[in-house]
Amino acid sequence: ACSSKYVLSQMHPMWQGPLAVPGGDRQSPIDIVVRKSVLDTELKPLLTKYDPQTCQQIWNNGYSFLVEYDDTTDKSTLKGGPLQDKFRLCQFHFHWGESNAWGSEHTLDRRLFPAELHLVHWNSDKYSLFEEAVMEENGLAVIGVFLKVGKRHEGLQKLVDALPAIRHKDSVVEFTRFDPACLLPTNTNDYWTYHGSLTTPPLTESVSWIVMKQHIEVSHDQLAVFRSLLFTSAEEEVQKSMVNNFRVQQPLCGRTVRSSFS
Ligand SMILES: NS(=O)(=O)c1ccc(C(=O)NCc2ccc(F)cc2F)cc1
Repeated sequence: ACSSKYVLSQMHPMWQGPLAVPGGDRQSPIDIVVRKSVLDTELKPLLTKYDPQTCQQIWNNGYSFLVEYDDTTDKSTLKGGPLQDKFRLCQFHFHWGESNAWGSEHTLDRRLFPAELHLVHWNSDKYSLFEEAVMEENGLAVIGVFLKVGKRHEGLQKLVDALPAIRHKDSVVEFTRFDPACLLPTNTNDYWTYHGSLTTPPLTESVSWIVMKQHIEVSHDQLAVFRSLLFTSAEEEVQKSMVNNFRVQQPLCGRTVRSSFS
């Protein structure tokens, strides 16, 4: 699929049919084959500086639910890691399955996790808007964090409690003073990084992926509330549960996945 000019993304309930993506030799998500990742001693620790005051709203976009941040200033940023520039946090969202057996987009040696968190940042040293950065090779940086089912995540509960208010597609509610750092694992020094793409349309190949080695734990009940969301809007007759909102894995096409640890 790497050689062909177009990569057909899979027929997915979310997108109702194949979608040709120009180029397509650095698509995401991928399986990370741990023993094939290459230690890069130049990789630095991640430096996140998130201001909870920049948190604005939470909404259901019909694919996932997003918590959006004010990205008109450099108040919430990501630096370091594999990155040369400063990146502004614009939103975070999740991908999950209909059961705890699957749901993550990336996998570690084919191991599936029940869900995956994506913290989305854009390069504010080089661009002035997300919409601009999303089209550029070095435009975005997304931190991926695996979720496992276990003890209740206290920090996540405020978000879980807001979900019933955004059950339907296109519903939005005010959501403030949420610190996304509470969703990061305690160890943010150990990660894998590779060049990839957005995992939903427009699938642009503009993402420096940073996938954390350490997962976070959430409770079974917290994850069940994710599954109570709907793909469909309030007007539609048939209500469809928002589950399995992940993309199938894409060919590595000779890319190297680097690790910050050995
Ligand atoms: N799952 S992921 O982390 O890879 C991902 C992150 C962000 C987006 C996104 O912002 N899409 C909407 C969107 C909005 C405007 C625009 F110009 C481009 C664009 F993709 C899609 C997927």
